[in-house]
Amino acid sequence: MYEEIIRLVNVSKSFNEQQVLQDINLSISRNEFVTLLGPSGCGKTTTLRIIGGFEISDTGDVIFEGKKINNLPPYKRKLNTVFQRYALFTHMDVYENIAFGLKIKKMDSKDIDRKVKEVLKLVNLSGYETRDIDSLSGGQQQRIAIARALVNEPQVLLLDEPLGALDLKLRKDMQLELKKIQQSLGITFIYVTHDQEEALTMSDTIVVMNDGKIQQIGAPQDIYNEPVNAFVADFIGESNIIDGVMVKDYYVEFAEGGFECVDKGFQPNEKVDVVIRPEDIKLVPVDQGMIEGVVESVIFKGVHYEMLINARGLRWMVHSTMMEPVNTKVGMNVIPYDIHIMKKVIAE
Ligand SMILES: Nc1ncnc2c1ncn2[C@@H]1O[C@H](COP(=O)(O)OP(=O)(O)OP(=O)(O)O)[C@@H](O)[C@H]1O
Repeated sequence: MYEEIIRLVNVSKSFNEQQVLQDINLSISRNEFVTLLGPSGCGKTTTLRIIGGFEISDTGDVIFEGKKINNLPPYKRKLNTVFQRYALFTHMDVYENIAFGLKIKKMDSKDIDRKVKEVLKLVNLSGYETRDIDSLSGGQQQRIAIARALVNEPQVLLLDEPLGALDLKLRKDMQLELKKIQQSLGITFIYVTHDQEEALTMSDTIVVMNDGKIQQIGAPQDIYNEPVNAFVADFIGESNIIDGVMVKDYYVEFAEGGFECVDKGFQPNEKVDVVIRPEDIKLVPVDQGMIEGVVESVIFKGVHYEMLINARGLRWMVHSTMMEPVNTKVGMNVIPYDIHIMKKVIAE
């Protein structure tokens, strides 16, 4: 059942007269895994820091369980933060690092013992209690940082690029582990990343940001399949983005041709962005294609080949399990459903 835990209402923030967040509105529910996703500098960390209380917004409100907490200091908020540079205490061993917060709260030592063991098990590091922090790998240190946050049983965990320093393989393993932990504990995760694949893998909801503004909020499938504008389409996965004109409902012109599509509701002859995913372009014999082109380059990507096709003055990216050699003439087909029409984003 949907139960809201955090809400941001019209949150804006500037640093030195540079506006970094503009009118952010966001509702986060209990047990949700929400990811703030966007390019470097778009305001993800600032949003997280405002939720955590490390930064105060210029205007707007932060609501936690129905109450305004704009000026509540971080330590009084029912949340914990895991940063990319996980500041563990290197002069303490694993046990002491995790127990630190509980000791400050003057918890009974038996309870501390039980809780430390529980979270170590959760992050798959049982038996590591007496290890020095320096003797652990980057991935293990990150798991200790997460254990240290979880031991306080926060209702919400804020994670700022927590896997950023790890290599790709470890990152993938940790993504699955984190998701498992979040599901088993049933707490709310607010996660910051600029890695779209990471966001698609882990999240219940993705908040795509650009230039201090929210572009789209939705489930991973919705964001991928139904991006609201060319920025989101391009940022989430690769896309061919082509200038087009929506002549009338269900009919668009681009790349010197007219094509049927499934979109409607634009002005007659409105200029639009036409977005076509590389995996939605089918390569066929030249005489059977809607558009004819020549293969310019081919890269093997593991599951598919990535080809650049030169056609009608444009360079098209195509993903296909079949490889066509460089300089081959090919036909390209796209079904109307895979031609996505987006309103042009007008720069302010
Ligand atoms: N304390 C600060 N003082 C001045 N400018 C700041 C401060 N914190 C952030 N900024 C600026 O605000 C903008 C947004 O920064 P923020 O860290 O929120 O972006 P981000 O999306 O998290 O980026 P990244 O992925 O690179 O961490 C940037 O231009 C940054 O330089």
